[in-house]
Amino acid sequence: MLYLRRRRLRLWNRRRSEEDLEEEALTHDEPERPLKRLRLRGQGGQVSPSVNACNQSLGGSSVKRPKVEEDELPKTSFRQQPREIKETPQRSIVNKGKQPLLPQIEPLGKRSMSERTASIRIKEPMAEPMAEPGIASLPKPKVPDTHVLIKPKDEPFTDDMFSSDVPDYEVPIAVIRPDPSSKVDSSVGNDTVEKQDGPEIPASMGVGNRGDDALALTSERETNCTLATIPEESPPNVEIASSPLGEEGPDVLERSSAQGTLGIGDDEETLCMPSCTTNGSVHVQCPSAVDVPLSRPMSLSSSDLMSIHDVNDITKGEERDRILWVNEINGEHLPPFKYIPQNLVFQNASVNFALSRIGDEDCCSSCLGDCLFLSTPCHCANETGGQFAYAKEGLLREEFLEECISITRDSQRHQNLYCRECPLERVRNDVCLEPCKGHLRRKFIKECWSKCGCSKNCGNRVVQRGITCKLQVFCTSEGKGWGLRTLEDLPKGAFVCEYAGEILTNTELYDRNLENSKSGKPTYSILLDADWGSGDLKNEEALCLDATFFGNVARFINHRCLDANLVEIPVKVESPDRIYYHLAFFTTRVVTALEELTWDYGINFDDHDQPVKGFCCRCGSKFCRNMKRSTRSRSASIVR
Ligand SMILES: C[S@@+](CC[C@H](N)C(=O)[O-])C[C@H]1O[C@@H](n2cnc3c(N)ncnc32)[C@H](O)[C@@H]1O
Repeated sequence: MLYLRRRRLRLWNRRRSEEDLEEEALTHDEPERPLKRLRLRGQGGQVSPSVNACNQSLGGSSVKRPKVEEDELPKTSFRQQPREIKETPQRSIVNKGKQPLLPQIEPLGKRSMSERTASIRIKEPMAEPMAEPGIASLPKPKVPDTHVLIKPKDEPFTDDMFSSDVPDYEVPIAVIRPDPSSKVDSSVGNDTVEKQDGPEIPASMGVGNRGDDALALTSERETNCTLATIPEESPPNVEIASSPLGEEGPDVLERSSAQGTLGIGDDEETLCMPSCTTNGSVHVQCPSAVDVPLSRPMSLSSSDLMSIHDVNDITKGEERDRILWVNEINGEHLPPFKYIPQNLVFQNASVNFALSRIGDEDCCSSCLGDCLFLSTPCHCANETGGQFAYAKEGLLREEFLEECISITRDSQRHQNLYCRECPLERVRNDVCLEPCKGHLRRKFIKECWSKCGCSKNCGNRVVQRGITCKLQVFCTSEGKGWGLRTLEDLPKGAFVCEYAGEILTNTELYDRNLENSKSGKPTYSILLDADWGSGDLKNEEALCLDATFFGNVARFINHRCLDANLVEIPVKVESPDRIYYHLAFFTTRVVTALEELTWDYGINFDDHDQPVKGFCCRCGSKFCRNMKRSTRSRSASIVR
């Protein structure tokens, strides 16, 4: 009995140890290897502890899992992968993440002026290989640990992940080319932190309307990413810069996001924040999306705020006051151009600024202080019939202003100058010249300048002091594209800005426009033809300004037929002749805050014989020439 019992016990023990061994073999060997392998292969560049989850969630749609990997993996490993993911508790993923994913932001304050022309781009940890020099970021804000977003960098990345067993064409997720068949997936898993019920991002917003770089970057991301919403405490984007009224600060941040304010002055840079959710999908957050619930202002120092504002300043610090841009209409960003506060010579234009060219009769070397206080106006007033164009406080004299307005609005009654060989015709056809259509004889202003004895604060120096009123570039609601408006009430006769751009010869502009005319883009060029008919001009003396690539805020001023609130006046500053001059804009009446600023381009909408296509006028004026089709020819007109 005892023997039998012992034998049974021995047999039972043997069976047990055999089973134990089997069990041990199963638990130790089986699942480990395939999962490790997956991590290496399917890294996609950044998957953190949730790497497996990332693979899973993306696997079906867009993740670029190399085929070779699937073939190599034992079948069991693939079967077990989902089980492993399901069993991974969310909390453990969060804890493993160590730090929430956040943009790293550095202040711009210490950058030089030229560096500041670069915009803020939130540094995306995953996108670091794409970082460009000169691109600054904001300081890294604190975010509570409760965030489920995971900073992908915390996954132990090692060089070998990107080498040996990963083929060369395998790149981090941030630079994987989009898979056309992939779909943005925002509904994966229940444990995700993403907001599922937010409004959809219209096609006109976000991705589709950014600068090319940003677009490329974002589409690349979307290959493997879904859109997510930044949790409450996440940092705001640069929309904090201002409200449409140009207000500033955290209050504005709250309001602007609550109102769904779209792009505000973040240049063509797009701020997208990639992240991993608990289900492992990698997300990109784009700031123009209306589903960003920015409820708490980030605490930034005043210098940080200043830096952010600088980014939104289209002048990049070139003007005394910043000029911000806003878009309350759609998600489009301001098209890129280089801001210049003063004209620049492009190539062949003959512009001679030599002081020696300014004779005694062109300046007031013996003046002191403010010329406007002289009992007898100095030489500089000769240009305007012995009276200064400016009254006190820098406003135009009423009489002079009215004359200028009249010349512009009632050009038929005013003298036209006719060239013997009009540069406009000459450039089109050397042999068979059409007669000159005429150029309006305009009133010039002559400002005191460097050779004058008066002070820099002389009242006869207005345009040369630059912009002094608060302006804003905005997206018009009438379909005119971008426009310029004032943020403060302006009195009648106030100087607003001059039209700055590249100084080109008429020939250079003609060639440029021939190329650009096919693009259907807005036109930004004007003729400096106020004196073209008074003598024979050489080719290099027939000058134009083109603000297409280099320009100032005036390039955003839209056209209005006849009753525009700005009038353009030629102003001589450095040069005594009328070949080169500044074209300055003054208000024709009181303009109230938020009114769009407009000027009459002098377009003849019936003249189709022009190098650059005209546009369908949406000025809304009851005098609109485009609607009435009345013919009108005027000089100093914007080149069409
Ligand atoms: C000097 S730009 C003005 C700024 C321009 N809106 C923009 O978005 O950059 C001139 C161009 O603006 C547009 N534009 C200006 N005034 C307009 C108007 N009254 N109606 C329609 N389009 C206008 C035309 O495309 C024109 O070629």
